[in-house]
Amino acid sequence: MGETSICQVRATVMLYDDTNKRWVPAGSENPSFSRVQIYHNAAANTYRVVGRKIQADQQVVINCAIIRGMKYNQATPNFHQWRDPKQVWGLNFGSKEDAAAFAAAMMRAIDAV
Ligand SMILES: CCOC(=O)[C@@H]1C[C@@H](CC)[C@@H]2C=C[C@H]3CCN(C(=O)[C@@H]4CC[C@H]5C=C[C@]6(CCCN6C(=O)[C@H](Cc6ccccc6Cl)NC(C)=O)C(=O)N54)[C@@H]3C(=O)N12
Repeated sequence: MGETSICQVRATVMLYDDTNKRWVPAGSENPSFSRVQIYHNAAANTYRVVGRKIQADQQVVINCAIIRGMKYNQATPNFHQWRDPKQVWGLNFGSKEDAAAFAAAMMRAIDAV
């Protein structure tokens, strides 16, 4: 039993550059959409966020565990963010509907781990 995807949205994955106090696109200089999914590993009861560039190379731009007690901040209707031990992630969603779907799945995952 591998991992199942519990949601799939389009978003630009961003990282906060604390030195320069600005958001930078994950994985490359120019912002571009990724397919962002939340995977559930039922056997281990773990969840993670995985994002791959939609353009040709399918580069993985985020692979981040969802940990107990994590705070998910819906800063605006289509920009949400959270901290992991090393950095701050931001998702700039393609639509408010995608943002709402991702937030619902994320909050279920946080409650379940
Ligand atoms: C419209 C013009 O938007 C912009 O030009 C840029 C580019 C836009 C697209 C990529 C993006 C979109 C939307 C806005 C929305 C606001 N915002 C910011 O960055 C705000 C403003 C001030 C700045 C300061 C800090 C910073 C950065 C790092 C984390 N953090 C916190 O506050 C955290 C949050 C948090 C809270 C709870 C739990 C987890 C976390 Cl993570 N708090 C703590 C306690 O950790 C933050 O989010 N900040 C975005 C923004 O400007 N931009």
